[in-house]
Amino acid sequence: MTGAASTTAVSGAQPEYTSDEMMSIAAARALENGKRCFVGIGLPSTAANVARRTHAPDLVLIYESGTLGSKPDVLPSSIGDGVLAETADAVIGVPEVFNYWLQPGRIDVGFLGAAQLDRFGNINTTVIGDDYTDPKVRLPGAGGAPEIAASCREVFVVVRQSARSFVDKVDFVTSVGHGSGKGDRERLGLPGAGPTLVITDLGVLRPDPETAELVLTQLHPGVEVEDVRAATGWDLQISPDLTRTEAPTAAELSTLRTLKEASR
Ligand SMILES: CC(=O)SCCNC(=O)CCNC(=O)[C@H](O)C(C)(C)COP(=O)(O)OP(=O)(O)OC[C@H]1O[C@@H](n2cnc3c(N)ncnc32)[C@H](O)[C@@H]1OP(=O)(O)O
Ligand SMILES: O=C(O)/C=C/CC(=O)O
Repeated sequence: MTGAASTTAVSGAQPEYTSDEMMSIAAARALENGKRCFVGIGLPSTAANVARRTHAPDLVLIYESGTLGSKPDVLPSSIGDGVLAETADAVIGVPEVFNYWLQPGRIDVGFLGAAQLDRFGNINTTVIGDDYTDPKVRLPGAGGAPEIAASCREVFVVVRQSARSFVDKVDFVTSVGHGSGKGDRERLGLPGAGPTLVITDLGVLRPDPETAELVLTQLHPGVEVEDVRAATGWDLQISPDLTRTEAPTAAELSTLRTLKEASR
């Protein structure tokens, strides 16, 4: 799949799907039933809602606006979307989300998006460019993501992979991943394990246990190692145990497409 793009159609014996759909479904599969997931808006929210409607009906979706156990039938347009409160088991105050649930380690997985990501899983969602006051692109900002990245027991990141997004050095560290390498989180006093999984439209990366540097561990169907290297701004390490992602099933695709259609 040379030059893979988010709209690339992938075909074979299974139904046709795009690389964006593969990414959302691979991200959904990573979420275990029964876990508590702090859901970021955008790609993470899509994946979390697919997970809840497929293999993980008891996945507890927590959004920053204070909704615990939301079961939206459409993809929420923001953390303030009424559907999150209307379908929640409980609605609590934002300080309670952060001070009671997040910071003491009561949330299993924080699920975040990114505009830029580096080899240690540090995330930029603030600015592109060297000058904060005069950036090339001003991004949505931090929101609660730095706290989520600090304190969830682990963090999953879902992001489209390209030389623009997978950079050697992020222009701004919005949310700390593994800092400058193994041991940095402990040094900084960050309680959670940090990014343990990065899911992209090309494959899946995990931190090396010795160095915390992201290593390619899984390739999506039709993607080759060289495609992933070309979409990475550092010398990407490849796992010796590289595996292939299973293509989306018809049921997974139908769930994803139905949700997206309902959210238009
Ligand atoms: C709990 C919480 O959710 S806290 C909220 C904190 N905020 C986040 O977590 C946001 C995370 N998501 C991001 O950062 C995403 O990259 C977003 C929102 C900036 C953009 O994502 P998408 O809407 O999927 O759009 P897309 O990736 O196509 O980018 C849209 C535009 O953003 C800009 N942009 C995004 N990433 C980059 C980048 N790495 N470099 C330069 N420009 C960029 C570009 O202008 C781009 O338009 P273009 O492709 O025509 O150049
Ligand atoms: O402010 C935040 O932390 C998150 C904002 C995302 C949203 O508005 O949906």
